[in-house]
Amino acid sequence: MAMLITDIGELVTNDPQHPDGLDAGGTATGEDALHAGLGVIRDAAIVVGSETEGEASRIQWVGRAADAPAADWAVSVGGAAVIPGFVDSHSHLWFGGDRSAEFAARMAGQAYDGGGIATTIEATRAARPVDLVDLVRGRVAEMRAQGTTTVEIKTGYGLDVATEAEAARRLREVTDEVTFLGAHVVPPEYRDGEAGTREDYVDLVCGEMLEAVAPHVRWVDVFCEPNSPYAFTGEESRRVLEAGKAAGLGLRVHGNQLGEGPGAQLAVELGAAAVDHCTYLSEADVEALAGSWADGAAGTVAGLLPGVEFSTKHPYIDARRLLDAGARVALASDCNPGTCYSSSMPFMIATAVREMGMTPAEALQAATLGGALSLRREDVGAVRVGMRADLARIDGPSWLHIPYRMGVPVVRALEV
Ligand SMILES: N=CN[C@@H](CCC(=O)O)C(=O)O
Ligand SMILES: [Zn+2]
Repeated sequence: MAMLITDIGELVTNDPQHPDGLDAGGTATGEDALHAGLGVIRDAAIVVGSETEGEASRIQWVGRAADAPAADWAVSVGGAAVIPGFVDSHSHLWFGGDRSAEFAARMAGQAYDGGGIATTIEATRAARPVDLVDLVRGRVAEMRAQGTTTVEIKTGYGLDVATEAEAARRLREVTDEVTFLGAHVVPPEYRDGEAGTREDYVDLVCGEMLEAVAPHVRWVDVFCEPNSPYAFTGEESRRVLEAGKAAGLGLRVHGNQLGEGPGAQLAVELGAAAVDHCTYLSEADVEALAGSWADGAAGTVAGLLPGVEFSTKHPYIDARRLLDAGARVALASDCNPGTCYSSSMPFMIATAVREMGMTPAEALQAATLGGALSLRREDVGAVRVGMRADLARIDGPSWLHIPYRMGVPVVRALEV
């Protein structure tokens, strides 16, 4: 069965085969600079449908409404703008407890060093898995209500074999993009020596814990941050990533969050799909990230997380520096109870435009196609025939209303 979605005032396709800003007659409107690279079609329509009952809906046709083929049903969006749904490539939704007081302390000047993660580990270990599933589903629904249609979710607040495996198994029921983050921090019992040394913990992560989670996860991640006593050194991170790679997992890295460090270059060296945070990058880091895409290679995306900078009072990243060097960037929420308890991709876009030197078009693309690139997905992040019909609708005539109407809930996933 096929459905026609029509009366789309402005459709962002992220598909370079559509010259930007075509009007209903197929003439370019000359707004290329504003919409650069977004493949905008005006007065557009999309046909979506699935061959088999229960399968994800796919895009069957994209073009100007006047040329649309017949379909079984038609729905009008009344002139609204439509975009590919946001692809949020970094989140930590599996957690219990509350750290709002820690946020308030930071706003009063306290520094973030990762120590508060222990509070969430305790609360998560104490929670019933069934309650955590409800919390995760609620958070995913909150994301969807703001236009996010694909989300990566990490484990990382259990940090013992049983709770990490439980988290991985349950998260797999919620998303295809589950990441094992056993190397989030060294848990308290391995810091005070009660259960062993930090080396023993790295052994556990690379051995029994990895084996228990591997059937349920696509990615392995590590908080590579020598500037925090709780996180992992470059050498410890390398061990975790190499073990994950040997188990068949794709690699992701938390790196360069609190200061310069080895994370970004390690990610590039090991062929990670993404290094996220990138708040403090040296020239050599920027060069390595840009160079990872040379000669058509599948490189390492720099995942930028402006909500973290907001919530930890670190400086905003100069995304222009990365883009001008030829690096590929994604914008993600990093929704988590410590450094950014916001699931709002529109907030990330507005902040990137205001504070990080990105044009609105670059920010929108980083939140859609950039996220897809970070997750190495070719079926989301754009509106093209054969891709998933993951769309979001703007309550307004243009996608520009996302940063223009900052803080106003103008975007939501389009139910098709
Ligand atoms: N930096 C490491 N992990 C999370 C924060 C976790 C927390 O503070 O609970 C992040 O991406 O910022
Ligand atoms: Zn994170």
